[in-house]
Formats: sequence, structure tokens, C-alpha cells
Amino acid sequence: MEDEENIEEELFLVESQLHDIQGQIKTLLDRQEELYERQLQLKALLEVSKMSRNKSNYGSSVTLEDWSGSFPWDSQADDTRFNVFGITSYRSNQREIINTVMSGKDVLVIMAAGGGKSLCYQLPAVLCNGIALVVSPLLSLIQDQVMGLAALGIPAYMLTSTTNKEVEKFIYRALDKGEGELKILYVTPEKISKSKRFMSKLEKCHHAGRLSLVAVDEAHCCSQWGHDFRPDYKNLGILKIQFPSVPMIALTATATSKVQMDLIEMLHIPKCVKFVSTVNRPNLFYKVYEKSPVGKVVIDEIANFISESYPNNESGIVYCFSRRECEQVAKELCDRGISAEHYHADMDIIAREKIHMRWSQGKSQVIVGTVAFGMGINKPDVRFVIHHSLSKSMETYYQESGRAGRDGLSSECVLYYRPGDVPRQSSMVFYENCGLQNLYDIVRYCQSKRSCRRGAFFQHFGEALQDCNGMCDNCASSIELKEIDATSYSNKDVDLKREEIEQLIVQLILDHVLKEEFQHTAYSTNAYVTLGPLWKPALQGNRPVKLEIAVESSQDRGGGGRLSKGAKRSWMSDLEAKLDELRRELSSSSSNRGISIFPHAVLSSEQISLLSCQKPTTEAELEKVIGKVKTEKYGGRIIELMRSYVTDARAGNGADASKRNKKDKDVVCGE
Ligand SMILES: Nc1ncnc2c1ncn2[C@@H]1O[C@H](COP(=O)(O)OP(=O)(O)OP(=O)(O)O)[C@@H](O)[C@H]1O
Ligand SMILES: [Mg+2]
Repeated sequence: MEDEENIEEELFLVESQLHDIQGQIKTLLDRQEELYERQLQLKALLEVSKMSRNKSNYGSSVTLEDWSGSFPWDSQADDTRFNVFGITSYRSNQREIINTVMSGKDVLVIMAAGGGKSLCYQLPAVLCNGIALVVSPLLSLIQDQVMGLAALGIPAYMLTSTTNKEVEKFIYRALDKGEGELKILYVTPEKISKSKRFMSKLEKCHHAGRLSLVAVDEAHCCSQWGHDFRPDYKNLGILKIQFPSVPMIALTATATSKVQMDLIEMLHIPKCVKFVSTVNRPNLFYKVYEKSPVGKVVIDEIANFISESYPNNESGIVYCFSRRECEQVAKELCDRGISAEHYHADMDIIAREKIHMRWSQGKSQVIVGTVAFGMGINKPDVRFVIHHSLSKSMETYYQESGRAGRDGLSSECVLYYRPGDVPRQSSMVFYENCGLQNLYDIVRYCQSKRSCRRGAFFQHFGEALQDCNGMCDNCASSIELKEIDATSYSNKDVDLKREEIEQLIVQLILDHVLKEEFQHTAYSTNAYVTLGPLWKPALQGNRPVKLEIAVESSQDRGGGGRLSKGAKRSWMSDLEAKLDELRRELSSSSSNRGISIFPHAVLSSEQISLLSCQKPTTEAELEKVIGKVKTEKYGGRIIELMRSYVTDARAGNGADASKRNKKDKDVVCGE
């Protein structure tokens, strides 16, 4: 009997040592992986540095310049910015980038989603003589841009598989002979790599000195290290080889240093001037909501949130984990009166396009999508992005939530988190390189009730911390928290609520006291929890495990009522709602070369806010708000609406005034 106990004891000891060793092996393997990755990075860096040294030896070294200084084109650029693009002032780095391109340099732009990258090549394209070539990966992105430019009266065209023969002829004549009006030409990368005819016309255009610049949008698609590699982007290096004197501008929203080096090498722009902007999106309010284990309750909450916070059909996206979940959530939101449609990769491309189009035109309010609803979403006025389930990494969450508020106005990013969702994701990502590590980073983000959400992004992208300004739930929250040392809880029977126990288990996994293991069955992969590498010190009390628990855990669960202090409501005033209606009407009645114009191309949400503040009633006043081109096109109808509104208000119809008092405005009017 005693013998048996001894054997059992030793067996336990051996098993625990084996566990320890397995943990150490895993740590070493992870480290090996990191070192391999760093080795590759350093080799690439060396290569790029050698290349630029060799080039500068030939006498054309880069001098440091002040790109924000004065340049000969300043006044013309300001005039075009305001009167053609209707943009009041530049955003961070735009002016410098435009000056660099105008100076004939190659440029690499890394700027967050919605930062305003398009203007950085569109404005120089308008200012320069000749034709600018823009390479963009998706038809939908191209259509959206061409339509937006056409609405501004800029002669932009696209040459893709959908271009009809007549337009193609027009484009070829413009390239070949300089006939007709063509300022910006959009193509997909396949045109460069597959159409000899197109390339020969482009060469003619260049030889005649009519190719003003080349822009490569979504440039991360060049790199296989990026998240959206497109094989045809690999061949874009030919552009710099064929047109070495034409400035190239490569633009992307996210690029790690490895991707950046890859881009520079592939596009042959070793001497490019690089502009890296912050990843911060100050207008986005980040929050994590506790997700109920009951599916219907979650949908009720989402539906309440949308209908209370966004009663004027403001656009949003709900991201779901699976295709089935996507369809179900869309249906249940519809049952609750929200106009929602689902979108996933199982649907055919035409159905997907239709849904995307209806949403872009404001005919449906919400798209419930899987990750397939990704690049190509160019809608600037998405007011909320809700994650019904956890994303698989901080990077994916940053990108998906970042589709909100590209117009710079306040928008919300809500993630519904419940520890029970972790194994669903972990059993999908554990075989990916660093998959679990990436997942645990976002889980850490969700578990924390104290740390700034925005701070987690700065940390993830290796950027210095910036002030959150109360624009996340944790920074804005006044809920009292207690931090308990969960070490004692992890080895005793204690009185924790079910959700808190789940939260504790996940915390123990994050702290390596427990770990997930995976087993395949014929139909699925199951995640199990076993002892992790640090179970012993935790059990011995040498390693504290901290768990943050809300003292007052009965949070207000009522939809819009859950907005923490600091979050901005986006209710529209009466006048804004009228202007919104007008832009929809004007967009559906105007079309350009058969492509209908989106409402935001008629008036941006920022312009609507400014108009409702300043209430211009003459053409001259209106021009000061939205610029010349839009005043000429839509001025009549806008002034008509403004005048009747102002007359009504003077006659004592104070409905709007009383409503506006309730509002928390996004845009502050002033000089
Ligand atoms: N200086 C500015 N002032 C106000 N609005 C601007 C300014 N620059 C750009 N915008 C607007 O911001 C929105 C987003 O711009 P844009 O499409 O160029 O973003 P992006 O950086 O290309 O983002 P993404 O990576 O998502 O493609 C557009 O509606 C654009 O008109
Ligand atoms: Mg863009």
C-alpha cells in the first residue's frame, strides 16, 4: 500500500517535471521562431541599405528636406484642396507627402485607415500636367474612387475587365496621343503584368512626357509577409524600371518593418522618402462588453444598442465568427427591426456585390459579415463596428474595428467578450505560426478592466503611448474595481460567480499556469485545459495571478444606455437628418458614366455637420463650407433647404433647437 503511494508520488513528480520540460521546449521553439524571423528581417535590411549606398555612390544622395516648408505650388495646391476636393485643412502628414511627390521623389506612406491617403496622390495628380496611373487591388475600391473623383469633376477613369470597348478606346487614345481629358487612370495589377498592349501605350505616354506619377495603393499586397498578398502585385517592380524618372508613391495602412522593407525592394524604390503616421485613431471609442452566454440576450443587446444609439440609419458592421452565425445574427437583427444583411465567402460574388452596394448607398443599415467582409470597404461614415465574437489577433481587430469612422467623426468599436469564446478561436488558430500568442494578446485586451484599450494598440504596434482622452471604456469608466490575487482562488474552493470562474481560468492560461491542448476528432478540433509550465510556482504561492473584478458587477445592460461617459452619441439634428436625406436623393439621381454616385460623395458627414452649424443661405457662404465644385453642382438644392429651414426656425418651429440640446456634437464649429 505504502509502496503504491510512493510510486504514485514519484509518478506525479515525473509527470510534473515532464510538463515543465515540455513548457521549456515550447518556449525555446518559440524563441527559435522569433530569431529566424529577425534573421530574415536583418538580412533584408542589410540588402536595402547596401542598395541605397550603391546608388548614392553614383552621386544622387538624398538630402534631408523640410517637406512642410513653402513650395512654388502652395497656393495652387490650397485652391485645389478646398475648391475641388472640398477639404478645409490638411490632416497630419498630407501636406508633406504632397510636397514630396510634387518634388519628384518616390514616397512610401504608412497611414492608418481613413487617414486620408488618397488625397496624397489625387491632389498631385490634379496639379501636375499629364496622366497619373493608380494601381489598386480591387474593382470595388477602384469603382468607388473613380465615382468619387467624377463627382468632384475630375476626369478619372478605370481600365479593368469591366471597362467597355468605347471607354477603353478613349483611354488608349489619351495615353497614346494625349487626346481627350484624362487625369487619373486606375488599373488593377493584372493590367500591368498581363496586358502588353496596355504597357506599350503607357510607354508611349511616358516617352511623350505625359505620365505624371505612379501610385500603388494598398501596397502591402506586394509582400507575402503582409496580410493580403496578391501575386500580381509582385510584378509592379517593372513600373520603376520602365519609368525611372516618374515619382512613385506607395501607400498602405498597416505595414510591419518587414513588410516595409519588402515593399521598398519589390517596387525598386530604395531611396523613397518614408512617412509613417501614428496608428492612433482618436475618433474611435473602444469598448468591451461582457457577452451573455445566452445567444438571444446578446442579439437583444446589439439590437438595442443600434436602435438607441443610431436611430437615423447610420451605417455599421457586425463581425461574426462563422458563416452560420453570420446568417443567424442578421436574421435575428431583422426580426428586431434592424435592416441588416449577411455577407460571407460562401455567397456568390454578385450577391455579395449587391449587398455591399445597398449598404454603401444607405439602403440597408448593417452588414453582418465574417472576415471576408474586408478590404474594399471604402465607406467613410461607418459609425459603429460591433464584434459579436472575439477576433483572432490584435492586428485583425485593429483592422476590422478600424473600418469605423474613416471620415474622422466619432464612432464606436464594441467587442462582445466572453471567456467561453476563447477555445472556439484557439482551436482554429493554434496551428498557425504564433497563432495562440496572437490570440492571447487580444484576450488580454478583453480581460482587462483597467488598462487603456488604446494603449494596447500602441504597445502592439511598438509606438509610444499617447493620451486616450477618455475614448475607451476603461479610461472613461467610473466603476470601482478590485484586483484580487487569484492564486489562492486557483487552488481552493471559493465563492466566485460562473463568469468570474471562466475569467479566472482564462487568466491562468494567459499567465501560463494552465495551458490549452488540442485534439483532433474526425469532425472537429477540441481544446482541453491542462497544467501549464508555471503551475508549480503558482501553486506554491510564488507567482501571483491577478484578476480584475468589478465591485459593482451589475452593469447597466440596456443598449445605448451602456455608453460610458466620454463616448459620443451620434444622433443627428433635424437639419442634419434633412441634409442626409438630400444627399441620398441627389446621389440616386446623379450618375456618372453609368455608375451611380454614393451619398458620401455628394456631401461628407463632416460637411453635413458644418452646414448644420453654419447654415449658409447664399452661394458665397456655401462655397466657403463645401468649395466651388460642389456648390456649382448641388448648391441650388442645398440653399433651398437651408433657406426653408432657417425661415421655419424663425417662425418659431423650435423642434430642432430642443432636440439639439440633447445632443453631444462631434464637430466643433469655429475658425
Ligand atoms: N484633410 C482632410 N480633411 C477632411 N477629410 C479628409 C481629409 N483627407 C481625407 N479626408 C476624408 O477622409 C476619408 C478617408 O480618406 P481615404 O479614403 O483617403 O483614407 P485612406 O487613408 O485611403 O484609408 P484606407 O486605408 O481605409 O483606404 C475620405 O472620406 C476623405 O474624403
Ligand atoms: Mg485608401
